[in-house]
Amino acid sequence: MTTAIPGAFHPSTRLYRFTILIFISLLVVGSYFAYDSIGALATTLIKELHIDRATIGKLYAAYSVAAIAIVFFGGMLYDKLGPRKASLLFSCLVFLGAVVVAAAKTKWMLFTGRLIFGAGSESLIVVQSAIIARWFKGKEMAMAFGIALAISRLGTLFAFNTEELIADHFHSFRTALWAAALLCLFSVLCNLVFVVMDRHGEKVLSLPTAGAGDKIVFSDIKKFTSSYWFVVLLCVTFYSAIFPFTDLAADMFHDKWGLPSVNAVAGGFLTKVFYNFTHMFTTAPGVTSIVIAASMIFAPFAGGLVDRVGRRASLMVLGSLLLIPAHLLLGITHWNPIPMMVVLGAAFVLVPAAMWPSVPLVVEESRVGTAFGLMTAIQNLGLGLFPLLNGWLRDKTGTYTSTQIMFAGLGLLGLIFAFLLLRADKRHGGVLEAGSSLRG
Ligand SMILES: C[C@H](NC(=O)[C@@H](N)CCCCN)C(=O)O
Repeated sequence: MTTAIPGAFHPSTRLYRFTILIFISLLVVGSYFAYDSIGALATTLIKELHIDRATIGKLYAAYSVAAIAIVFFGGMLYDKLGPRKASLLFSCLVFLGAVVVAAAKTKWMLFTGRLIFGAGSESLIVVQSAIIARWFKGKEMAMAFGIALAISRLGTLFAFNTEELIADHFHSFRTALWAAALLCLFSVLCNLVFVVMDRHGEKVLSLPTAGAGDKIVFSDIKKFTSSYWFVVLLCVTFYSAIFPFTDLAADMFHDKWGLPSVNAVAGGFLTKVFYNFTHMFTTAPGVTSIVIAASMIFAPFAGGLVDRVGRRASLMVLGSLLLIPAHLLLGITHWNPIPMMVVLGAAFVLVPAAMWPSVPLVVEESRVGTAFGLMTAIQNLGLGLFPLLNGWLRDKTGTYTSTQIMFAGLGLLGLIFAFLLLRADKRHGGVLEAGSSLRG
């Protein structure tokens, strides 16, 4: 009798798992790009559409309203439909939403597009997290989350460094919005590759099949521990101090530091893109993207570190702490903003790299989809409310000082929740603080 040796690209190999990871990361690149197109183009949209900052905030709020309505069911739908059907459904919705935004002739169509886009995009991110847990639980899970974060955020990085440029080069902000829709189509194609690989892996490895009888049970929520709830509270305060800030940060750097939206340079479109990327510290959207660039560089390393040493709750304490001085200094001084943006980028690595992989560790496996869905829905309460407050406060006061103090306050709240999480985790056996060597 001969024993078959698995080939180099067998679904049980690291190569297969990490190839799947690349495609599930690319799955959301389009939606990350389209999400921040609005913030990247804020200065142009305000001028061309004659809208105020509060309206920019409302476009982000529309995304979150739809997300809150559907994301919880997105997590549950994942449990019901399984990874392949759920990811296809949501990535098509993302594409549709981005097309409606790009084609919008009226303000209402713009809002409708953001609603459709939000319903698909946040559910897709929930599905992405659950797929990572499906393929990496008990293996290199935090590193996988870190790599996925880094690749997904490429979308944001490109949005901030190319959208104004596309609008400027083609003399139309609409072309920039169509570029976002095109990238969402690319993500649908990456989804198809994931579907083929996941179906094959499921057969060979006997992974649980789609929706293997999972029921939608609201009372399951009562079974989540206090550790889970502190992770959720930290998630909402932490992300409310990051995304709603970046939504209008390009406008703030333009407004307060006088940075231009693009670097004018002679040459073709690609020359302009290259020049602006390599001089990102000199444009308003480029400086905004420093938070993202710094986080992308360190995310996979931070994930690997979390896998080895654990200390998830402690890293969340540290990350939350960094937000406070960075936001305050941006608000009350005219100092060079770049160091503060790098510090925000460090926080934007530490907390997400420790936080998202903590969820499968504090809830039962059968409830992972629901747990991610619930957390994302609650997170979106903040992602909907704070862009509105940010825009409204700026319109009312004429400066970004008060909004920066508000973001520092959110950092402080997050710090308190991170300490409470550390304490709750000790009571629950220290699963979040343990590294791989301790958990075996
Ligand atoms: C993984 C995490 N994503 C989220 O928090 C999303 N719910 C919101 C993403 C908004 C689009 N960029 C992250 O990006 O850290």
